[in-house]
Amino acid sequence: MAAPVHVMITGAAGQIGYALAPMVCRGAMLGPDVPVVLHLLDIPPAETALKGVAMELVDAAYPLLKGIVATTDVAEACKGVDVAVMVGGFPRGPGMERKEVMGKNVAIYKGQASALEEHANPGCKVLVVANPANTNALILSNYAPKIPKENVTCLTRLDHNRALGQVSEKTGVPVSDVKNCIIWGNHSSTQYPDVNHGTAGGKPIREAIGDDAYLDGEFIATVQQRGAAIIAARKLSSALSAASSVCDHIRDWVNGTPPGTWVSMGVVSPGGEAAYGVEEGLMYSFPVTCVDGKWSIVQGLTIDERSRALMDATAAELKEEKAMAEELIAAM
Ligand SMILES: NC(=O)C1=CN([C@@H]2O[C@H](COP(=O)(O)OP(=O)(O)OC[C@H]3O[C@@H](n4cnc5c(N)ncnc54)[C@H](O)[C@@H]3O)[C@@H](O)[C@H]2O)C=CC1
Ligand SMILES: O=C([O-])CC(=O)C(=O)O
Repeated sequence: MAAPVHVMITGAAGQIGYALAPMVCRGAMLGPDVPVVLHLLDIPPAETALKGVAMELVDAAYPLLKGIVATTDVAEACKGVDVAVMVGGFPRGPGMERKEVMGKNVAIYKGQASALEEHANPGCKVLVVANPANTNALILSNYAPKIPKENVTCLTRLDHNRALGQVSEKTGVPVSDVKNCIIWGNHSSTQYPDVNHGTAGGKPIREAIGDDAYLDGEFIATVQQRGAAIIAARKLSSALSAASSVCDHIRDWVNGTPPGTWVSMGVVSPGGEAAYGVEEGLMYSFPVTCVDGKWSIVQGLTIDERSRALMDATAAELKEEKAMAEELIAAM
């Protein structure tokens, strides 16, 4: 058996942490034969709950789990980490926009950036989940300049999977045969879920559904508002689906996307034509394929005028969030 991969989960005593840790130990993130050591970080008020999670992981006797570091010390948690899943932070409640938790969470990500830079393994892959996910990832990347920009990403795979799920429900095609939807932009209500290049059961999605008014209206709103709908229904934000999408994101990034398939990832925009005109340096969700642990933006997609306007609107919100985060940090 290969050497274990060290996977850090921050906010490990929280809802997503509790759903995610067992998935990682079952091989859903890195593969059924890859041993793991879990690094679980939370804050001192959650220390007892964190210990409880670690106890349960021991009790589950996972064959792939080769060790657990459960700690409230960020430097200790980051030591020797290969994959860092940054879930720690404050979730939004009913009626809030994700950027409303920005003040608290941006400060956390600035602080944890240096710990990661100093203690994680070179080549560590970072996935930011906590909201506002894109902006937290951007701040982390800016304050950890030694970590290559392309190694810091944020989660929009949940939105991507939600889009696939909605198309599957509407068409009756199993979700495994729905492909290549795209989430452009921010993990927020301005994201643009785009079906123009996707297929369901081998047919273009627009043809399979045959209802452009639905696809241009209700479909987009449903995917954009799905997080809020789950909060309204559960009184808690998505956890099972978030954890599962985290595993999908890391698995495809590390092991490669299946042939003919792309996925959505929040990545730093390289700017220019290769980034569909999205300003360089924004943490923006694009369609990507992954090979040998590296992502590349899918090239050559035709963007119609409607899509362009929606892509620009979500980029504008990201610019606004970036400015807001910088202001908050300057005032710290
Ligand atoms: N990008 C995405 O698709 C999604 C993002 N989220 C976001 O993920 C985050 C976590 O959600 P839940 O697990 O439901 O929240 P939760 O409140 O159940 O858990 C968060 C955990 O983070 C811990 N924490 C707070 N500050 C910390 C710090 N400085 N270092 C380490 N841990 C810290 C808390 O003690 C808590 O245990 C939220 O920001 C939520 O909005 C949730 C669902 C989907
Ligand atoms: O909506 C929220 O606050 C949690 C989240 O990011 C999601 O479920 O997409």
